[in-house]
Amino acid sequence: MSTPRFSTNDVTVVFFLGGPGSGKGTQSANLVKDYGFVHLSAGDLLRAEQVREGSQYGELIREYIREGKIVPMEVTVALLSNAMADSLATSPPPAGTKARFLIDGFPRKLDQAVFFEATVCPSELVLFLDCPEDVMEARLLKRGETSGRDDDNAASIRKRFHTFVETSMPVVDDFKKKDKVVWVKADSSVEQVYEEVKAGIEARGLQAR
Ligand SMILES: Nc1ncnc2c1ncn2[C@@H]1O[C@H](COP(=O)(O)OP(=O)(O)OP(=O)(O)O)[C@@H](O)[C@H]1O
Ligand SMILES: O=c1ccn([C@@H]2O[C@H](COP(=O)(O)O)[C@@H](O)[C@H]2O)c(=O)[nH]1
Repeated sequence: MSTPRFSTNDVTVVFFLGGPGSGKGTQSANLVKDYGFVHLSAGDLLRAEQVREGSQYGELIREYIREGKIVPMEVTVALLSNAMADSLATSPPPAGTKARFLIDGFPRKLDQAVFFEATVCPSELVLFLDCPEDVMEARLLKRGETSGRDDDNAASIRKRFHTFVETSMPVVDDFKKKDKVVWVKADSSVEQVYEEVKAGIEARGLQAR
């Protein structure tokens, strides 16, 4: 049995899950401002690695993202773990407080969850945005007009929804059985969703800082 790289005595990890376009990135910005989270998006880290000069994974990541598939977990977990270490080294939390990491769009597969918690850090809770597919699809198509993302098009969106239902929802269900999920309906306005997010996490003991 390996020891996690970071101790829950020093670090609080909140996983942030929800379908593509459910609003995770949008809500993360609020949570960073009010709760002192460091926001780490697994998708953003993969996109940065995809274009990093000399990366051995660039082509693989491009292909997986376009197809809406889950990149092999060793790649993503290493990126997240190193980003956490960099953040702790360069911007440590205020004295006497634990660092808070909001890990957006991860874990998307059960094996990722198990591997991350065993080798990097166990999670404190899971924030889940529940949004109907038709709402998410409309948001993503609109975002695709300006995002420049390879996967904000109708064909990739369909594949991402499929992966979400088949592969990522079982992760949410598993954490739900462990009573670790804050479940928020996400088809209302950004402000209304945030009110529910705040109420949900504060009920679990995470206060603004
Ligand atoms: N509550 C909301 N009401 C209307 N539009 C929203 C809402 N939340 C987010 N959006 C918009 O929907 C789009 C998708 O939101 P966002 O990027 O936050 O989703 P996401 O869950 O991070 O998506 P992905 O997983 O694909 O990166 C963005 O253009 C955002 O401005
Ligand atoms: O843990 C992860 C997270 C993401 N991916 C891939 O990236 C894209 C885009 O993710 P966003 O969260 O929407 O930015 C996703 O569809 C996957 O292909 C991954 O493989 N593993």
